[in-house]
Amino acid sequence: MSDFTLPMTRQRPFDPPNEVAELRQQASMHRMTYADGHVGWLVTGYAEARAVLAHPGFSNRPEKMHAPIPSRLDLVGERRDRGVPRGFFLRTDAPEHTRYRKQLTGQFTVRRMKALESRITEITNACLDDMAAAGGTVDLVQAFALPIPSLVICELLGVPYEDRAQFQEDSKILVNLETKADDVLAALGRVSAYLHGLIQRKRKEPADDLLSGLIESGELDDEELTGVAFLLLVAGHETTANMLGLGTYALLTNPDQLAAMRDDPSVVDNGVEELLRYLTIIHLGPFRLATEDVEISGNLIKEGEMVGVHLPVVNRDPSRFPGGEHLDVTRPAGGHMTFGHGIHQCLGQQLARGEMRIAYPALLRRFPALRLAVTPEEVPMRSDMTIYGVHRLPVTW
Ligand code: HEM
Repeated sequence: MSDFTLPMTRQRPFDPPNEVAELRQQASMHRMTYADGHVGWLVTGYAEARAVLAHPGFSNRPEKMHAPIPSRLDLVGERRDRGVPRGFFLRTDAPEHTRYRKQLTGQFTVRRMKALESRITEITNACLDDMAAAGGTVDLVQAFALPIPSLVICELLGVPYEDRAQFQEDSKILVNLETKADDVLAALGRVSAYLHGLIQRKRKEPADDLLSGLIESGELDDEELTGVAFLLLVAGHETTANMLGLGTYALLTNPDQLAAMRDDPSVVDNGVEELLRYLTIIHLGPFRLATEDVEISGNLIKEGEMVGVHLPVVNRDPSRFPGGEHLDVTRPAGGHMTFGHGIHQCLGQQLARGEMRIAYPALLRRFPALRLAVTPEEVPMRSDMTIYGVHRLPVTW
C-alpha cells in the first residue's frame, strides 16, 4: 500500500483518523508515501513502535528527513539551522544528544519536582480563583489550561512572572504548523534574546532554579544554555496545556469518568495515565530516518528510509490495551507511549504528570457542576497542529 499518505482529518474528536485505525487492523507496519514522494514507513503496532524507537539504527536529525504531510514544517526542531540556538537538542543524535540529556537529567531531580508541587497547587488555585471571580462563561484554555504549564515552566527555569505573556504567544507561533517562516524566525529571535539576557542575570545572581543549576555545573556555554532553556519553554508549554484542555473536554463528555476523577482520589494517578493514552496529543510522529538496514517484525527498513510512528493508533493497539477505544480511568494504562520511548523519551514527563494530577481534580472539585457552554460539535479542534487539542473550550458551572 505504498500510495498511502498520512491523513490528519479525524471523524470524531477523540479518535485517530479512521483510515489509520483501519490500517492497524490489517498489519503493524505499512509503506507510506511522504509529501515529496519518498516511500517510507508508518508504524501502527505497539510492539513495532517500541522496537523502532529503541533501535540504535535510526537518526532523529531533521536535515535529511522527508516531510510526512504536504507543505508544512514539522516540529520546531526542523528549524534548527534557521536561528535556533545551539543547545536546542530536541532532534539530535548521540553523542551531541547524550551530552545535553545528561546535563538536563541531573536537573530534573525528585527534590526539584517535589518542591514544584506546592507551586503548581498555588498556581492552579490562583487560576481557579480568577475563573470564579470572572463567572459566567470562560474559555478554559485561556483561563486554566495554558497559564498553568506556562507558569510552571517559568518557575522551573526561574523566568520572572511578568515576562510570561510574550513566551506563551511565541511558543504558540512556533508549534503551529501553519506559521509562516518569517514569523517563526521573528519569534525565535525574541525568545533567544530574552533568555540570553536572563542567563547573564543568573550568572550574577544564581537562585534555586534549573537554569542556575545548569550554569553552576559549568558544562554548557551561554548559547547552549539559551538553547536548552528555549527547548524546555516550548516543549513544556503547549504539550501540557493541550492535555489539560483536551482532557477536560473528554471528561465533560464522559460524565461517569469525570465523576470518578472528581470523587475518588485513588483514581487520579491512573486516570491521568489513561487520559494521556486515550488522547495521545502528539499525533504527528515521532519520525526517524534509518541510518542502516533495520529489520522490525520481518519488515526490512532500508538505510535512508523514513519511519513514522502513529502514537494515537499505537496507544489503542488491542494486543496491549484491550478495549482501548474507550476512556476508562480505572483501566491499567501504564506502558502507554504518549511520552515516546527510548533515548528521546520525554524529559518533562514527571513534571507534566505532576501538573495534571493536581490540576484536573482541583478544577473538578472547585466547580462540581462544570459543563460545556457550547455543543460538543462547536468545540474547535487543533487538527492542523503538531500537538492535538482544543483551540478553545467554553465552559460554565
Ligand atoms: C503531556 C505533556 C507532554 C507530552 C505528551 C510530551 C511528549 C513528548 C514526546 C512524545 C517526546 C519524544 C519525541 C521523540 O521521540 O522524538 C518528548 C520529548 C521531550 N519532551 Fe515532552 N511531552 C510533554 C511535556 C513535556 C514537558 C512539561 C517538558 C519540559 C519541561 C518536556 C520536555 C521534553 C524534551 C526536552 C524532550 C526531548 C527529549 C530528547 O530528545 O531526549 N515535555 N515529549
